[in-house]
Amino acid sequence: MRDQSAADTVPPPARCPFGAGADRGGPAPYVSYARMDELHELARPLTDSPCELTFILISHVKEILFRTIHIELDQARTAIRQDEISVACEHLQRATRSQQALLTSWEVLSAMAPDEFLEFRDILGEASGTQSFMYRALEFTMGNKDPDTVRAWKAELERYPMLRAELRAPSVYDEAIRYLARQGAELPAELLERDVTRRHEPHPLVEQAWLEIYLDPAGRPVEHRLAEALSDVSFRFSVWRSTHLLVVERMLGGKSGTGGTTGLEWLRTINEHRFFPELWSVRTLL
Ligand code: HEM
Ligand SMILES: N[C@@H](CC(=O)c1ccccc1NC=O)C(=O)O
Repeated sequence: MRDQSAADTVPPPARCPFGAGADRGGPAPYVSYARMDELHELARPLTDSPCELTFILISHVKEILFRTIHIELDQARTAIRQDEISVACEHLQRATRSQQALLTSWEVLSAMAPDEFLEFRDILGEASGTQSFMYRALEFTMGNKDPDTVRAWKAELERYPMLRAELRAPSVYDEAIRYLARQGAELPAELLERDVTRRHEPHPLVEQAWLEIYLDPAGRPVEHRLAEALSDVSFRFSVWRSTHLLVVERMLGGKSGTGGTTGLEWLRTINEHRFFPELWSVRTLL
């Protein structure tokens, strides 16, 4: 008997995968499961500009990533509430991965020349990213419940129950602060039982609680890990905003926005906001 050669162990060639679904009499399972044909139907440019199609597609990509970030932040918040900080950090890290993908997606739009954008900008009318309810939900989850914005969204809150629920829920940061209190941080009831439909205002005792953790990272490894995982999410959010600002400057210069703002000037103000503010200010004290 001859030795078994390597050739004998090679499996037969697989069926060519490229025609999958061709003889099924319907869409391939990949297409029907995630309704890919409907997904592609959604992008319907109003002009012949190929750049408009790209603009719509990238806008869709960003919306979807807002949602995956929201899913992870929501789970992180639940885990913090249950004192499962290791699980919370895993979700925060996954949120960070989606944020990274969101950041990278700017590469596509930033490569569009201003004249190519202006070719179809008129047909956007008053449509603007400010009207994204998924982005707004994300800001609420992170704790930015700016009173002017909440007022402006009053009618839309009726339309989107998910957004309404998010406004009424404690933010990820509210849950982190309550966790710090459960770990022994001296935090007043006015903070722990505050009206969570309002924006969190920076508080010296929250800064003090983070300071104690950063001064003893080896003794407080779990809280330290949470602080850094939250810092990562906040940092990437700010990078997203500043990249958006740069793309807008490159595309529009000083033109006003379709949403009725001054454009660059307004975006610069928005850029100064920080999520989880005491995690930023505590750096000065170290
Ligand atoms: C050529 C590309 C873009 C330009 C020139 C642009 C421009 C602007 C401008 C001028 C504003 C200020 C509000 C206004 O008056 O409209 C704004 C806000 C905003 N944009 Fe964009 N944008 C672009 C792409 C995007 C994309 C792809 C997204 C993601 C889906 C996005 C999301 C937002 C959001 C969420 C806001 C509101 C920010 C906040 O409320 O803090 N933008 N954009
Ligand atoms: N505010 C932008 C337009 C804009 O961002 C936009 C308009 C319609 C659909 C999506 C948009 N942006 C993000 O998805 C502008 O002033 O040109």
